[in-house]
Amino acid sequence: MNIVVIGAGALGSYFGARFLEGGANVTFLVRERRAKQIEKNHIKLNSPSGDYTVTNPKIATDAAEIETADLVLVSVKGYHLPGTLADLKTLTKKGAHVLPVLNGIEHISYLQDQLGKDAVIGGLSFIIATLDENGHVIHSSDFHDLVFGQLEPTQTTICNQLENLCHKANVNGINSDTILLELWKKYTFITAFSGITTAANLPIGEIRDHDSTFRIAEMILQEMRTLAKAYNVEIPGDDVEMAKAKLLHLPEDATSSMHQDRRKGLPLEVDHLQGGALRLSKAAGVEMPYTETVYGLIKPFEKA
Ligand SMILES: NC(=O)C1=CN([C@@H]2O[C@H](COP(=O)(O)OP(=O)(O)OC[C@H]3O[C@@H](n4cnc5c(N)ncnc54)[C@H](OP(=O)(O)O)[C@@H]3O)[C@@H](O)[C@H]2O)C=CC1
Ligand SMILES: CC(C)(CO)C(=O)C(=O)O
Repeated sequence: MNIVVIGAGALGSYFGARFLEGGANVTFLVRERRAKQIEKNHIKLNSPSGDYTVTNPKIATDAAEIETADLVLVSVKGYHLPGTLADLKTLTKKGAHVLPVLNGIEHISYLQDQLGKDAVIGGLSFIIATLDENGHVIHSSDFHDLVFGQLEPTQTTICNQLENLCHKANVNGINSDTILLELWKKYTFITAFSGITTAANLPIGEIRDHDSTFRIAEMILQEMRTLAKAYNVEIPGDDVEMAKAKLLHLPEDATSSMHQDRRKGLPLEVDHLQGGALRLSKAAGVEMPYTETVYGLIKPFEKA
């Protein structure tokens, strides 16, 4: 399978390297700075699932250099997505499908509008990963799930091909037939988890120590469920309870990637995640007072 990874950061490098390990032909489509870093330091995974180094990965800095692609894994941050469009258009014109693994939901319809509905597969990931100062991946969770699934009936073959690749690669790949629901469930969880940890500037353990603080996360979960319903996606009550149970049982020092970015002074996906929920709520006439308050609290930290 010919795979292009656009956004060879933590997620893109991780899954790209795992696909290579599983036998795929992988090209990393990167910008100049990252190209130089990879040329010097290679792509290296430090992972509880097994370390892995790719010494001479295929790199491109322009999609025009890439002859064929079956699938493009899009793993940039939400605020960088518009900057990938020209490359994505070039690759989809050559027949590639696009699999975004960003957190959030608005990017799905954005990409469908820009690239056509048949091109965009639904995707998300559960993993905790970051890049160190050498650009090497530090994978710190014992999970590395890649959930994907067809949003259009024309995408069955490509999803089955990806499922087969995941069986060979060291990745927990899940070909879901309810990918839109899975996207909304992840969006619900991450809006609450990233919102409360970033706003309080605390890991989940200390948030749990204060009922009134934890309650804000619970209320965001409920608001997101109501929002999903307004967009015809019914998240079962049990799934919201499971999201709450996850927040209750995560290790004391666990925190969101947005909160980690706040600690490092990096830009945050506030507009993409909480901002996106508020835009959708306004359009649907749904009130989200807890989400709106948390959005206001984290907005000042959005820019690096
Ligand atoms: N990290 C995690 O544990 C998890 C992250 N996510 C989600 O996954 C998405 C990606 O996150 P993450 O991997 O952490 O992000 P990173 O910041 O680690 O990586 C993003 C990469 O995208 C690159 N990039 C940006 N614009 C372009 C472009 N036009 N062309 C090529 N490359 C580009 C950046 O490169 P450059 O160096 O050039 O700026 C950077 O290396 C986010 O939506 C995040 O919320 C979801 C689950 C877990
Ligand atoms: C919750 C987690 C770690 C799951 O992958 C995540 O998506 C994030 O923090 O951005």
